[in-house]
Amino acid sequence: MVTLQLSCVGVRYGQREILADISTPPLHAGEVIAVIGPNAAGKSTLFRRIAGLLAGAGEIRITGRAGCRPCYLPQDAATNAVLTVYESIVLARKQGSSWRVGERDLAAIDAVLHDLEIEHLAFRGLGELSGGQRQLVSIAQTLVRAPQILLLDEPTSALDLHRQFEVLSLLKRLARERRICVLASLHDINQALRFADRVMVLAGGRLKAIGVPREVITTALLGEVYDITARIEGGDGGMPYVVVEGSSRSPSAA
Ligand SMILES: Nc1ncnc2c1ncn2[C@@H]1O[C@H](COP(=O)(O)OP(=O)(O)OP(=O)(O)O)[C@@H](O)[C@H]1O
Repeated sequence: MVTLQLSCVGVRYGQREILADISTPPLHAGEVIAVIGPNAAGKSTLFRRIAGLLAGAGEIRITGRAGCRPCYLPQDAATNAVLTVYESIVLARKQGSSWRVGERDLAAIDAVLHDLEIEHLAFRGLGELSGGQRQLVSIAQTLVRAPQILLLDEPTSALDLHRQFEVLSLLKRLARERRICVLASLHDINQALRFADRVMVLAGGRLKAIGVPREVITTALLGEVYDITARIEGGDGGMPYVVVEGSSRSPSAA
């Protein structure tokens, strides 16, 4: 079983320290880990560091499967407007392997189109898709590669409410069934409460907390990290959710 563990991970851009001292317990296959934190906290930088696109201090230890490399979906995935959706998913599937497309590849492509409910887009050009449709195709391109460790940078930012729910439910199911370790950065704290097994909170390039969402996401943490006053409802046996009451600096301003 694959595990990912970070020890004292840091990143600098020139003289500027962006991330420092990020250490985690082992993050396991089958888990969904939400990475939350304010704008510019360092979430994308952390993903790029884990994906091997940035160098820096510390160690990123992946154990359990030889040659396992994280599969990374950037926040603004570029699209090649010349390709159709189907072609782009074939290319993603074959990335780094032989050019021959076999039965298993075709079955995997069909399954991902079905899972994400985008079969009807298969022969549309990438350039003629809406922002949300493009995001679904980007997720398809990532999932079709059968990753063991999946790094998704704001995978639901362009999706409508229905699709957000569907995609996060799908990711949770696939994490369990295919033993994938999924890290997803999210700005919606309620999504983190609902879907994540664990949550990592980044602020100012430091790890503020990591643990079970309903233990980590507290009124005090939301005040400290986001400068908001908020209460958490529905905890007793139900699904907890955050209600924002105002800014900590001006509590009356809703
Ligand atoms: N290529 C770069 N060169 C210099 N600084 C950078 C570079 N990329 C990011 N940064 C800086 O690193 C910091 C963290 O950025 P990052 O994109 O990791 O934050 P984030 O938590 O993902 O933010 P957001 O929620 O707004 O997407 C920011 O201050 C940003 O300006």
